[in-house]
Amino acid sequence: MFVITSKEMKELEKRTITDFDISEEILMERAGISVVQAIWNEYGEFSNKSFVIICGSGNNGGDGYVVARDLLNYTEAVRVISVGHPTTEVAKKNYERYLKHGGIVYTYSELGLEGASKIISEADIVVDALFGTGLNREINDEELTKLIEVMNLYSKCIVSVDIPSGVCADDGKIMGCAVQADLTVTFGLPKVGHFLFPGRELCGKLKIAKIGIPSLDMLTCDINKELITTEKLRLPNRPRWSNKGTYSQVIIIGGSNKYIGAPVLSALSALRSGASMVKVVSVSKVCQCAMSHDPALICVNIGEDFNVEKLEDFIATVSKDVVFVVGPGWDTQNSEEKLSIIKKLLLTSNTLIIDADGLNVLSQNIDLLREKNSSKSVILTPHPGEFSRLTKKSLEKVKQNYELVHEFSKEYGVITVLKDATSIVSDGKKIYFNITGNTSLSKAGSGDILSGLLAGLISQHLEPVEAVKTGVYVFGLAGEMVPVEGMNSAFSILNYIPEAFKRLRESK
Ligand SMILES: NC(=O)C1=CN([C@@H]2O[C@H](COP(=O)(O)OP(=O)(O)OC[C@H]3O[C@@H](n4cnc5c(N)ncnc54)[C@H](O)[C@@H]3O)[C@@H](O)[C@H]2O)[C@@H](O)CC1
Ligand SMILES: [K+]
Repeated sequence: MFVITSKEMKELEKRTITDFDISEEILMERAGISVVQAIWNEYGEFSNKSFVIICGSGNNGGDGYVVARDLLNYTEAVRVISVGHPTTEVAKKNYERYLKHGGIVYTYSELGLEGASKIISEADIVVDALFGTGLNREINDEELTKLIEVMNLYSKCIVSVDIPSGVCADDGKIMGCAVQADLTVTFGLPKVGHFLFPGRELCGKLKIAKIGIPSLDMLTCDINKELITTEKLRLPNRPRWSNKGTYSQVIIIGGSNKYIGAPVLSALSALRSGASMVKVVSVSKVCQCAMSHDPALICVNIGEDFNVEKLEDFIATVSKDVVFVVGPGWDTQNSEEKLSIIKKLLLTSNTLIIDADGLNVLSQNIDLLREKNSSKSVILTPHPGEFSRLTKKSLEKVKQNYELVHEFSKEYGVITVLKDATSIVSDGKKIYFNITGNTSLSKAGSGDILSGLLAGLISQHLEPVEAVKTGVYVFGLAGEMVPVEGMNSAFSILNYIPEAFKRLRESK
């Protein structure tokens, strides 16, 4: 599903009006009616319910007046609190139509905070039509801030029109203060702010209503952002006649005497996502740990301690179709030598996933990425801390920064997975958001599982970007399957990976 910014929404609206002769009024009418329908579907019939609609002065408020007028068809218990007189033609028209239908409007300036609080606390459902995608600056007006506080404190239930007021549609950030909705009904396509935190949390349940905007193909609009949903995800093809040689090997280079388990988690995860042969190349202790967990793993022991020559010798023997993961549990000691290993791996034609300490080592010389063959696929899987080191930008600047993920991927010719509660993937062309998963994945070791999972999918010949999309989605699903959220070790997520793949297959 495509995801858009407020500017893109305006463009779609403009083209709908000019190229398809669908007026702004029709769009607003359909937007308002779709909110009423969504409320009905979610909370049941209206005869015994009371409503208050908080309308701002723009078109979000205009939608609110349509909602109010339509609700009058079902119940008399409808009130509007207007925060500023409507300023656009179409909002004015709907304000007047609502009055003509006998609608009651209180102005916030006359009511004051106390009066507004009373009306809000008495209503069963508060409809938030203060600001939508037109919010273009911080809310710093004291009276407005207080009103939003009162809505959050005293409402029994809040339904936001388009987006919770105060949330920036382009990045999910709070512009001063914001409404916490129970339900948000947005129009046409979801906005980025619906999927990035805190906006994602403030939306409550999200519904996307069609309001008559033609498809992107018809509008000839190129949108480069998508939400990862099941329909388009690819799964590996495993023909009945296949044998272990049909698929590529996965080789995990990582682990150290300090971090023994991480590469083992990666390796076990690769097996569970379908890899046929998984090798762990590491120090003795890591090999022992790997063997004790699964004798089907193949271990290449490079000795008691990190040994760059042995590792180089091994890499020189590897065939072309192997998938490498480098970094889980590697530690950053001997970083110069480790950087030389990454360089060697970059110069091979093999697909390469760089994770964890592989990323920390790489951040010392990110320009190494430019030396790789342009047709070679390299996948980086940083969490925000690692991405901050890679980009030399502060944590605050890189977190959820989908544009940066896009630019970085384009500049270095890599696929980047910025892991977070909403993960962001880019291949330098498109940007994908993944919203599966929960706090069961916020655990040491879970990143290692993801890198192994991605390698397992690539070993079954999925295109790297497809493998990454499927991988992050399935990984999230596996996290959601933990019986009690958060009360698990990353190790236990391994058990849910096959079941998560099954669920994905069945949902398609
Ligand atoms: N784009 C579309 O295709 C459609 C848009 N519709 C509605 O139109 C909305 C967008 O309408 P608008 O562009 O008029 O914008 P909004 O109604 O979201 O807000 C704009 C108004 O708020 C003021 N404002 C912005 N930031 C403020 C701040 N921090 N403090 C105080 N005032 C502030 C602006 O000066 C302006 O008066 C959408 O969210 C949606 O609800 C719908 O009618 C359906 C179609
Ligand atoms: K709103």
